[in-house]
Amino acid sequence: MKFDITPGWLPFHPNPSKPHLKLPKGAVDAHCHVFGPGEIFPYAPERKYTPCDAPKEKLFALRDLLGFERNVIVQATCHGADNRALVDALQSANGKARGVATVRRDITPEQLQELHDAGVRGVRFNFVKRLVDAPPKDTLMEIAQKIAPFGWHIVIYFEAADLKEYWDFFTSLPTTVVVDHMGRPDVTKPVNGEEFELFVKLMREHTNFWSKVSCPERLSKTGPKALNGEQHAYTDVVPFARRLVQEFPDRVLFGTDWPHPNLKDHMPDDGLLVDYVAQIAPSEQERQQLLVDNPMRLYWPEER
Ligand SMILES: O=C(O)/C=C(\CC(=O)C(=O)O)C(=O)O
Repeated sequence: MKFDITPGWLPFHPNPSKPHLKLPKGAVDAHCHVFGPGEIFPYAPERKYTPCDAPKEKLFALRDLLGFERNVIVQATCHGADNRALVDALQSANGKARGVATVRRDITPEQLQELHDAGVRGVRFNFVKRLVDAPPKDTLMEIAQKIAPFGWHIVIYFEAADLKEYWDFFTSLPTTVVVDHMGRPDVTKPVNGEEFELFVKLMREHTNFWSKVSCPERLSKTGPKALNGEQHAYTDVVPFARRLVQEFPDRVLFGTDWPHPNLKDHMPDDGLLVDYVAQIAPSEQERQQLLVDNPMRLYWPEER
């Protein structure tokens, strides 16, 4: 099937640079996606955007260029609860990828087992209104109860302004919970202001919560952008990520977010995005935890 890409869509960077930062051995890109190809794995009818195809081969080539050894591939809303592109990528990765799926409440234990065998280790609940009409909480709780026996975790994606509203629901989830992109703070507000303090409180009081310190390119307002060799990109986001890395060194993850869906004003050079990690995790010890020890504990515990 042919799909018309959303007007104004920015395709992923055509030739990212090799990072200056040498990643630790065994580094995991813990947040990235595969899209399509739409002709083989059609986009979901209920999607709110149609991306350009971003197939597994491109993702694996990028992994090797950037110096990662493994990927965690996260189901994005443009594929809805059809996890075929994700599963296909996992099955092609020689054990070097794990996945986070989207499932519906009627999923059976047998279907969950199939996803598990393919490498899925979590489900994603998305609450970002421009991306999805979030299912009711009782539906999500039913899914949470179904996946818990598999030892999976739940990835949640929401905007900072909505954390108060969802607090009770989030904190009642029965598994490890991983928050995408630091709960999307408004980085024009102070890092120790009311909004981000609430997120830090969530992490501090609920030790089953983890955070991805990813997506500066999405959160940044003043940059500079990860383009043209910039070694100090997205300095306005650094204090937020740095704070989480310092306060919760064993519960943070980083991912490239390739192929960066729905960016509006620029497409980062992924090599420079990797170099950004040196700003938020300046020591080797911090990078070892962020890029290797933490994701391995969550996604490949049998190898530790
Ligand atoms: O890639 C991301 O993590 C963020 C996205 C897309 C997404 O999550 C989805 O479609 O499910 C966004 O903010 O548009």
